[in-house]
Amino acid sequence: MTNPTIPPLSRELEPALRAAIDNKTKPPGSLGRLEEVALRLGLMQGTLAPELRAPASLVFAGDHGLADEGVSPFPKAVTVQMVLNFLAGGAAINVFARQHGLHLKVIDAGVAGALPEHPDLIARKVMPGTRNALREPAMTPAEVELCFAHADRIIGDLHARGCNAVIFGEMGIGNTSIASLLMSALTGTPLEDCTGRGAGHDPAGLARKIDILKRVQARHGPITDPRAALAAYGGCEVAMMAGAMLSAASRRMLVMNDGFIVTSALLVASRINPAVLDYTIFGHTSAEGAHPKLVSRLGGKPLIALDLRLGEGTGAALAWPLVMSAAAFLREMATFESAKISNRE
Ligand SMILES: Cc1cc2ncn([C@H]3O[C@H](COP(=O)(O)O)[C@@H](O)[C@H]3O)c2cc1C
Ligand SMILES: O=C(O)c1cccnc1
Repeated sequence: MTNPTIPPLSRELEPALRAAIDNKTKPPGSLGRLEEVALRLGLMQGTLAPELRAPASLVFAGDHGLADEGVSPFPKAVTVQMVLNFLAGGAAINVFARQHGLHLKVIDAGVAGALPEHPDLIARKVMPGTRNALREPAMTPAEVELCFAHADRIIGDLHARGCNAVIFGEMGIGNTSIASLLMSALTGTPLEDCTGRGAGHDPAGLARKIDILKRVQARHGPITDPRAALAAYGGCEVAMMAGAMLSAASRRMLVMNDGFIVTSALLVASRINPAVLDYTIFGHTSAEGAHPKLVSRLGGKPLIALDLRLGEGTGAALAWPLVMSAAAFLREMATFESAKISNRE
């Protein structure tokens, strides 16, 4: 499985869905953007009564050889330390996942360090951190394909257990740099416009980061193929997310998009099969400068914008209740007829 077929949205249901939304006891259009979300859920699931079942919050974790160049203000060791924090239930995403009834799983896609066995850890380490993209390709094509294969099995297992919605998140020191490189290569946007403060660079740190990324870009030359971009820059967590998005969409599962890094994986996935975007809802835009640009490039409309710049899937998790509300109003609200309310003349 490297290029799954994604079924088209059930467009034949669109008139009936629009009528169902308009017949609810409210002025037409008065639930605003929630109506768009409800329509999309109905088209995705092919039903007038969409349901969100066993939603999973997945945090894909991986390390980056490029982090050794100082592209992040934090040391690489933080990735493994944060994975332990996720497993102990102490990170921001744990709090929001608990609050919203999301089943959180952490995927070791390529963390540079040993991790203990844990019921919430899915151990699929492809390599203990990618190679340093400034010196050599971060991954081999075979390693990229292995990420896709693991992703398909992870999503297949979730689907078999009744899950139809995936909230995407990630952890990996240095991965805003990978997202910037992917965005620049695949959209043709100058690197400066794709690069931000990440986990908190000051202006001098940001300038250094841009300088290093320019050297990485020069080292690899122009790349337009999405898999080639993953092999050049990495990383395992980004490749696994891209594969998981394609696998989820192929099973008509909702892809809940998060911040800059998750969106870079979505960009890769959409270059492999643009239909993945039909199954995507954009949770938020982050304060990483390039994120809103990338979201609008993908035609996305974020549900919320709270100036988060964390990742982990936190923005997607915070937007999640809005998606649940959209499904719930479509399923549960009375119609003008059932509630015996006079409609417009
Ligand atoms: C303690 C801590 C927790 C995090 N949780 C997510 N990130 C976020 O920051 C990292 C990307 O930023 P950069 O490219 O600048 O390293 C990713 O791990 C992302 O998930 C974190 C970062 C830190 C330091
Ligand atoms: O937009 C994000 O997801 C993001 C931004 C900065 C650092 N980590 C994640």
